[in-house]
Amino acid sequence: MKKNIELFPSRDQLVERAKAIILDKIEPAIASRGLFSLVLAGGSTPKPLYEGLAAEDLPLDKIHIFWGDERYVAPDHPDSNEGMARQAWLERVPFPPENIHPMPTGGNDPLADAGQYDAELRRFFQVSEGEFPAFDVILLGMGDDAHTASLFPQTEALQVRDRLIAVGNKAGQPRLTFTVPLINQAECVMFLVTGENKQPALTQVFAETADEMMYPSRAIQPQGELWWLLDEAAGQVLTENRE
Ligand SMILES: O=C(O)[C@H](O)[C@@H](O)[C@H](O)[C@H](O)COP(=O)(O)O
Repeated sequence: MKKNIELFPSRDQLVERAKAIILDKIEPAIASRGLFSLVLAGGSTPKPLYEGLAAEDLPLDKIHIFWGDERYVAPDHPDSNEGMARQAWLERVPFPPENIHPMPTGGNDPLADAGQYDAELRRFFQVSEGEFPAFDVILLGMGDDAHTASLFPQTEALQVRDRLIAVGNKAGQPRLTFTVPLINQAECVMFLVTGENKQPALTQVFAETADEMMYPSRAIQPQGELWWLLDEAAGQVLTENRE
C-alpha cells in the first residue's frame, strides 16, 4: 500500500486535487483494461467534485460508475447517493446508461438486493466466488464517528469478509455497502474529508493503535494507493499531533 496524506486550505482546492488524481488514472486504466471503473461516495464533500467532473471532456463510453454505499431509498429520494451523483454529474453529460451501475434499493429486501449487486459486480468483472474485483478508484467519505461507506462502528457489516456487498445499519435503517475486503482490493482508494467535526475521528483513525470496530475507517488498507485528502479544518489535528 502506498499511503498519501494531503492537507488543503479549502474544500475547493481539495476537490481540484481529487479531480486531478482521478483524471490521471483514466487513460492508463483504459489502455490496460479497456475501461475505467469509478466508485462514488455520498455526503456533501464529493458533490463539487462530481460537478467538476461534469465539466470535463471524458471518454464516457469507457467509464463505468458504481456506488460504494447507498441508503435504502428510491433514487429520487433526497437521501439517495445515486440521486445526488446523477444531478451533480451523470445527468449532465451523455453517459451510456449501461455504464451506470446503481445499487438496487427497490426490492423491500436489502439482503436480496445486496446479493443482486454482488452478483452484478462478479458478472461485470468476471470474478468467481471467493475472489474480489479491483476497482480503479474508490471514493470514500468519513463521518464524524469514523464510519466510511456504510460501515458503521460496532456493526456486523464491518466484519463481513466473504462477500462483496453487505447490509449496513445506521440507527436501525438498512444501507447497502461495499465490504472491507472489496474496498481493500482497489487500485486506489481516496478519502475526501472536510470539516472540524472530523478531528476526533481522524485522531483515532491515524493513532498507532485503536479499535477497528470503533473506528471503521482504520480497516481501509488497500493493496493499491490510499489517499487521504483533508481540508485544514479536519486535518490540522494531525499536524498538531506531529509537532
Ligand atoms: O450516509 C451517511 O451517513 C453520510 O452521508 C456519510 O456516509 C458521509 O459520507 C460522511 O458522513 C461524510 O459526509 P460529508 O462529506 O458531508 O462530511
